[in-house]
Amino acid sequence: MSSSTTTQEQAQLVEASKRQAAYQAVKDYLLPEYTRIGIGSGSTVVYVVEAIAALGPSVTSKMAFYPTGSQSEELIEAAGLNLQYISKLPAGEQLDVAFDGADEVDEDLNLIKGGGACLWQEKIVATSAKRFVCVADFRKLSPRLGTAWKKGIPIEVLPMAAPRVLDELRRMGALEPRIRPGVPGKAGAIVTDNGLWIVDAPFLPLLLSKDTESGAQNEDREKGVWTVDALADRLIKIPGVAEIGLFYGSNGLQVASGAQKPVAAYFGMADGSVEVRTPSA
Ligand SMILES: O=C(CO)[C@H](O)[C@H](O)COP(=O)(O)O
Repeated sequence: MSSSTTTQEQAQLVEASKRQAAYQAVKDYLLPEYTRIGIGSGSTVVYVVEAIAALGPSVTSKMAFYPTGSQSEELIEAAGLNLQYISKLPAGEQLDVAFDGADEVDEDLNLIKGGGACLWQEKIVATSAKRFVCVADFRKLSPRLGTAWKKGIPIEVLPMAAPRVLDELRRMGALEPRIRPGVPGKAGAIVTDNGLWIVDAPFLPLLLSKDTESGAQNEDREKGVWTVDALADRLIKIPGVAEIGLFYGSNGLQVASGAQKPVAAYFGMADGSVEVRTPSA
């Protein structure tokens, strides 16, 4: 078998696993009585929208779909679903459910997101939902954030503050943080849907909070060794940082908490099965 065939087969396997996970997540979490649905960004969400559209207008015509950026806005419209905006969601009300992908998911369901530069709106939509459901393929599952996704934690920053943010990230032990370049053929930084830039900040694999709870003393921030929660709490306070691509914190039904972690993460596996992870008690 040639290496190009192998690469093509691997790509097909990944796409099939995303699709499997998306259809299962929609089957389990899109109840017909729901009326407000959040739609995330990325290549996996394409299959989420496909699965929703396949339910037909008898189910979907009573629903409104809230995008996390220009890509998902286009997806919703192209599928003939009703587009609505989170800015129009009345104060005190919530989405019934939101579906989104992830770049990496650890065993506590902390996420790295923002590989597609949509993290700020993604976090607003996820935390506006009673139930946030993550959909991914088998490559995204890892014991600790930073193990599989080596590109770093995406951080959305005000352009004029980017050099200061990079300085601070280096002080915190980030390994060669950098401003994400634009698409090939376009000079300069990538510009988000919010007119901001993305800094990618690689850190050593992050510790789970239970590591320190159980007495492990291996957190060493100057060397870039952090727990997820401590790093996230520190990153969001850097002046010029608008939002970070760590989704972390408490688990469970999100009704009042605005939690960032999913109530369930669906992984399409290489053998064709779907693995569902839910928060441990
Ligand atoms: O956070 C995101 C975009 O900002 C995406 O959810 C993440 O990058 C996963 O994308 P894909 O489904 O293409 O692997």
